Amino acid sequence: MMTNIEECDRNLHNYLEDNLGTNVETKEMSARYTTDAIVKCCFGISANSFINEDGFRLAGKKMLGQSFGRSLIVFCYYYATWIIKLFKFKFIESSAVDFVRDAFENAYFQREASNGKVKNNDLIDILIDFKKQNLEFNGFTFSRENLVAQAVTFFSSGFEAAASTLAFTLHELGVNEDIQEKLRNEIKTVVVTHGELTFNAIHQMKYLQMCVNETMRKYPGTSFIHRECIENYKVPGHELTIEKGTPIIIGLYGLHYNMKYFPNPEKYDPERFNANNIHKIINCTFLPFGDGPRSCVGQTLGLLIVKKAIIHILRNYIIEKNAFTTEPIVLTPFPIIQSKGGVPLTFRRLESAF
Ligand code: HEM
Repeated sequence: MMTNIEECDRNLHNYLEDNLGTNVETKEMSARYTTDAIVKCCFGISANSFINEDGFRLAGKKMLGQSFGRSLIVFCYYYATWIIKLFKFKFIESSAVDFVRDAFENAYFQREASNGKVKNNDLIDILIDFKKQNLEFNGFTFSRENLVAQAVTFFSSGFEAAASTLAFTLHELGVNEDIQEKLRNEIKTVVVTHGELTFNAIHQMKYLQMCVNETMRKYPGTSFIHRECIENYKVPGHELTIEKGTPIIIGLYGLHYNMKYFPNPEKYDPERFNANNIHKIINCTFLPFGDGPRSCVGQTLGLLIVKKAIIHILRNYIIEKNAFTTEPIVLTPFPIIQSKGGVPLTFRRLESAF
């Protein structure tokens, strides 16, 4: 995985070198980086989104458009499915699905035809291995449609949440110089100690994890998660019984900004997650990846991608706010949490890059 992401670091580096000292729309930059990283790590394909704005980047944009019409469709999917059935609305635009389907199928069948000679340690390798072993998971079969559905789900669920975590972290580092400097120092110490940037070295960067956690608290990748009640449940201490079959919406934004759980919630404070404080966080009040059997399957990969980009940037560049940066950021919470004016920042070369 580390090698797969290294190619994406190079693309990011070239992009920043071309845009030094200018106003960089950091959310778009982050989305291109996470698109490249997920497509490489899952399908073994180089998407090159910094150069090729069509392809996977365009498919991603189409999948997660923020128009009024799109918000209405997402709303209906959760709260008024009868409208979806009546008008036959599609959750994801067909042309975007078709693009990902073709790219995935090409990569999958080429890999399968190589009879194990080509390996990329990615989702395709895993699916081919499972298919060979004739494994079955709760009735899941390895039909063409099922495989494509997995590919589309991984791509669409992954790149946007990772991109917003990355962009909002860069914003907070840009507006909090002290936190940026502290994090850069930690990265330097660990890199010097380990000699190279390995998975283990990244794991040693505790302050980095604290910063990313605080970003995911303040800007959760999704505003809510949803479940369905599977048996009648009497809420302890209340008269209320939630009946079997009731749809449940759990608002992450509401939990993460509840002063009872996170005092002074508007403040970006990574110390909430330091070794002394992290154990004080009440179970299920911090849910950046959801919880239980339906929680995020891409958690480890998502964190690795986000951390790898932050490390690369802090080793080479200084992040600065500019005339377009707004603090605090104004958020649009539905259907996904986004910054209204994007995430404008400026990057300058670090004199003593390391
Ligand atoms: C920092 C990055 C990420 C964040 C914050 C994030 C967050 C989430 C959240 C909140 C959910 C809903 C969980 C629930 O309902 O309990 C979810 C689901 C999911 N995520 Fe992620 N995610 C990230 C990265 C990724 C990546 C990189 C991938 C794949 C490459 C991915 C794949 C998925 C999939 C497939 C689901 C659906 C799971 C299911 O419905 O069973 N995620 N993610």
